[in-house]
Amino acid sequence: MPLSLGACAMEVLFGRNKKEQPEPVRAKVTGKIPTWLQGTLLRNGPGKHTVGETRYNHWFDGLALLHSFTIRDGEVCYRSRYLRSDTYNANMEANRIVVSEFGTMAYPDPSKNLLSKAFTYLSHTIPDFTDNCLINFMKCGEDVYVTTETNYIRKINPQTLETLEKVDYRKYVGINMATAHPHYDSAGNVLNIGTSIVDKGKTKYVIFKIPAAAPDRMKRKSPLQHTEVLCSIPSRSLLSPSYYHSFGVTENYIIFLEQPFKLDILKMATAYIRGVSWASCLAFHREDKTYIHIVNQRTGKLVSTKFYTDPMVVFHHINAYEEDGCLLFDVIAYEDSSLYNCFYLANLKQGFEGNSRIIPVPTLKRFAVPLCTDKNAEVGSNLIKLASTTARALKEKDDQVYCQPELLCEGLDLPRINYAHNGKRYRYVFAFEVQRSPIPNKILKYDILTKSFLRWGEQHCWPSEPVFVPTPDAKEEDDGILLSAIVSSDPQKLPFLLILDAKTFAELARAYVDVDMHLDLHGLFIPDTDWDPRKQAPSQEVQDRASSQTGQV
Ligand SMILES: CC1=C(/C=C/C(C)=C/C=C/C(C)=C/C=O)C(C)(C)CCC1
Ligand SMILES: [Fe+2]
Repeated sequence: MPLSLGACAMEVLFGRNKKEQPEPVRAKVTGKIPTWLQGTLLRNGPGKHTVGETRYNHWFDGLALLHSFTIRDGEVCYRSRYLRSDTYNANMEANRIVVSEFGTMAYPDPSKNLLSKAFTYLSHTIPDFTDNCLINFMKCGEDVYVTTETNYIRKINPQTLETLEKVDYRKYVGINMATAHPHYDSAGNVLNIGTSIVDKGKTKYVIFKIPAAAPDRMKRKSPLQHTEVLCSIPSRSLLSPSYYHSFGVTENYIIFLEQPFKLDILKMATAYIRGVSWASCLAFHREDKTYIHIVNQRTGKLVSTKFYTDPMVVFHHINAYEEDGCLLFDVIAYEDSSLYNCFYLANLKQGFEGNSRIIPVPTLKRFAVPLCTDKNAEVGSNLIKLASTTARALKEKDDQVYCQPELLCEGLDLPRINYAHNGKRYRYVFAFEVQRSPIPNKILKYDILTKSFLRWGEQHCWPSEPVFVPTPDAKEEDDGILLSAIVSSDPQKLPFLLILDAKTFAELARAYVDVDMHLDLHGLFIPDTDWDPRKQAPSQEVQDRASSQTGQV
């Protein structure tokens, strides 16, 4: 049966396995790339959803395909490589999916009966999660890692995209999962948060810091060995910690939302035997609240006031900052967790065929939290006296404060900002426009001050999350350019790197590449000034060869 147009677009964009392009390909540039723009845009996302005869259920399950655009002297070179994770290698060797992902539970040995499967499983109280790091990147000193939401990250060579060592966070900090969205302070130290689910029933969220460089770097120690725990926040429920995808930071504080979208640990412990996915162990509890935890970065202490708001599901924090004794933070909020359902490949297919389960429309919400609460303030009074926002924080009894957000706008996700403004006052959000219809979507710039938008879009074009790169002499927040990888649902149209002026949204250049490019999730721009190519780590293969020659392990 011939595929309908919608089903064809779905296959091209989300379903079809993509071919990697490890040898650099020169792009055809139209327009003019600013000469100051020198560096590499790295992007990550799922590129392969079938292995042999087996197919993943969810788009977030796909095997990580890294791609990069190296921009030098007005020219662009493209390459892509599948992450050679242990997961990838095991799947390829078996020619089927043998490692479980978010939406797909896999069985390494299908010939085993249920009882022996149960035995195999029970011998591991906590399952060994996947190292298919398909979501984002993390810069840790000079090292670049790819990230997902389990306890594993993988080091990569950012120039060749080769896969280097597998790092288990558990060696350095007691967590079983961590976000794929770390933050960086002005010194380049990494801040992240993870969940510990095995510490004798003391389920907790752990905020940790990885220094930009190990003090004993000369001894070739990884900065990870100097990971410090900044604060541990006990989970409200020992058996169902919240799921979270990112968090917020200001200059002095960290914002963590304990939302009523929760992972059921007991369900997880029996998921393998029951033949269900990790995703089925996540549930949204609409009767619950969202708790707002504020941690002082200097002391590692939690602000004692109990802030909360209505139930919501936040994947991406945009930014946060302090203003006149208050902390303001902006998030992209959904009414429930249905976004994750939209990304089941079967649902994506339906969506493209026009029987769309309605795409949930996100809202940009600004919250304001008072950093010192007046104990004598009247119950019911608003503790926020800022002229800049209508967000309220209403005093309740027992040191509780109910936070009511200001609704800034609707219909955007995959937000990026000028990271020089992270944790500080800011005005612009660059994002992917989320429309109910018509698909495909646009890139936009939202001006929080004037509440106005600029948009870029073109027929059949699917942009990726726009990454902001400041001009070297930037004076204003939006002095810079935006980079987005554009994939077309029209197989006749080549994919390209789009370069926009971030101030005006004028198109500066495109770099077309005749390759099989995939839709991705997140990216990182590394300016050439940030690295010394001679210092890049050799590939795992080279390291293995060297250690087998010297007999070291
Ligand atoms: C494998 C695995 C997980 C993976 C989650 C993933 C891969 C989430 C991806 C989210 C994205 C891409 C969101 C975008 O907004 C969980 C649930 C942590 C539980 C433990 C096992
Ligand atoms: Fe994300």
